[in-house]
Amino acid sequence: MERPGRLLLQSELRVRNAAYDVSLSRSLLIWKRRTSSPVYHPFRPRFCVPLFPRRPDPGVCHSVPVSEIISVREEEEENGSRQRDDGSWKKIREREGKDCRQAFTVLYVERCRQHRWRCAEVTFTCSDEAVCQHWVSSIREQLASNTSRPKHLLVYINPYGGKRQGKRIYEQKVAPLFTQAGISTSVIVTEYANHARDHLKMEAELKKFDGVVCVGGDGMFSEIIHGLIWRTQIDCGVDPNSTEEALSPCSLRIGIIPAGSTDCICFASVGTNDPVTSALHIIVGDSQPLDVCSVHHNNMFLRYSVSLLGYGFYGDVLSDSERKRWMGPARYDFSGLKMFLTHHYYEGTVSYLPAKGIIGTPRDATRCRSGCVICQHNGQLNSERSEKYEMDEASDSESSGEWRTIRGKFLAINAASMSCACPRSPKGLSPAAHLADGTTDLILVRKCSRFNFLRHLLRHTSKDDQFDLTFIEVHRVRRFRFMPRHCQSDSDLELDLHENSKRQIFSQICKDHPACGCAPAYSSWNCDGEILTHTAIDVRVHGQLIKLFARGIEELPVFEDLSNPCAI
Ligand SMILES: Nc1ncnc2c1ncn2[C@@H]1O[C@H](COP(=O)(O)OP(=O)(O)OP(=O)(O)O)[C@@H](O)[C@H]1O
Repeated sequence: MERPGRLLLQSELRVRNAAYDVSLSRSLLIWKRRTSSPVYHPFRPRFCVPLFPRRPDPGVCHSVPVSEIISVREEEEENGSRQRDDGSWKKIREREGKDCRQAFTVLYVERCRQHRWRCAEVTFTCSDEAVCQHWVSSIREQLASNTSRPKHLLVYINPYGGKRQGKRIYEQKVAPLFTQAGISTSVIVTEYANHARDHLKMEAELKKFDGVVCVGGDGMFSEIIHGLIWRTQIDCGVDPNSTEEALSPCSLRIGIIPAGSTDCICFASVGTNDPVTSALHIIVGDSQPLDVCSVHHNNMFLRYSVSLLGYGFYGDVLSDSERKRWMGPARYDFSGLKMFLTHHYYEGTVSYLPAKGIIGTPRDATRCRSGCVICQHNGQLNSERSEKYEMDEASDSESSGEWRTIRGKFLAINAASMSCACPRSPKGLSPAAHLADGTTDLILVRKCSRFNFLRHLLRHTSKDDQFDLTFIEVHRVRRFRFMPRHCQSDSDLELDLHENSKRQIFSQICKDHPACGCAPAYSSWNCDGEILTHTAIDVRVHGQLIKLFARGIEELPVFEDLSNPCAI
């Protein structure tokens, strides 16, 4: 709970003709109705006993953290009718013979349902011009002293993302808020795929900006991070292709204005896909670090991933749905059902480097939320629990040094660097995964019956633990490699021959002929919604490589008013 701290200003002002004691400290703006200004409640029964006596009447006392004030605007109030000055400073002159009063409006963040934020406003009036101006300048001073707020932003809009509403969403919902908050912008409407990535890599004058804004879906966000990470490495003299070098973290934060058909990264970091909420998180200067996985094949860089890397089921669903783009968003349901019925499994070897000395496991009941302690420490907290988890690690894995190896037949191999929650799957693929703990959750779904796979899939939407099934393994890892069976060396293949020699030979020959009943030899990787061109990959997690204008999903308070200092 925020404490008011030392008072900077205190005055008696009026809000809608009622007198309020208004105070400003470095952390809070509080307005509290004077007891001598009662509000008439015609329908409140006299014998009504409040259930929660400490809960204040929301009409009596309000408080707003200074960090959540969007802007302050000077108004002119003339006999009750107000005129706006469109956010710009305008000297208010006394008018002869008229009852002129001074007024100013504070715009601030108001929380609505389901993690949505709205821009609310309150207008204070007073008869003294000097007092009014003192209030306006004091609030502006406090806002200006907040160095985490962006002043200049570079905005990329994908006009073709989602329902092709990116430009309209930005112009109607976001740009007016940026103007009110005094943020200047350089806007680029992309003209072709990878326009934003290449502009960031080569042309953008990044020193002029405090952040980059992406208006689009997950594909557009992926373009932005590829451009920004690449550029940062080049500027810092790091080889972005290296599999071993530590990458330099990007200093510019990225804001996501959701305008795509899939906006999972926005949902996972803010809790909702709402352009206004995202714009307000940018304005107040929120910062949420995010882990990034680099994906290499034979020491060659392929892509970065921040959410899901999926081989088998999720790779097949994406490949199939790409061929059915004409179906619109329904293609994901269609391909999902088709791939579930097809029930392909794939053989290969997974090796991984378990995350050691961390607190938290993929099967925790706690969730990564705003101010997550685990992420604040980059996952580096030792505890008895994490040691116990390390001892419980999979029994049938071979370990060589730090690396562990698992060979088998898998319906799906998923690496979730965040929960991957979305409106369709509110728990996500790995509900306890963290945004910024330097790890990814490696989920192995071994070959099982269709019925069992369905049980696993259904658990993504139910309360049950989706990993509490015998054919599922989950490991929190810092790095992993996958080698499909058809790419394994001769000696590796010989080792496996005694298991299923005949069937394997047929699967090589018949991979395009499902009628023969054998599974295809390989699937493809779904990397944050893009198909990777290679199946044998080496994945490394880079802890907190980028930062978003977000704060993680906020925990909803049980009684919101208790967070109000006026209640105590
Ligand atoms: N001007 C443009 N013309 C064509 N493609 C573009 C343009 N700008 C960006 N793109 C590409 O469009 C792809 C999809 O964009 P975005 O993620 O914003 O929308 P989406 O509807 O969520 O996409 P998807 O359906 O693929 O998830 C991105 O991969 C991006 O590279």
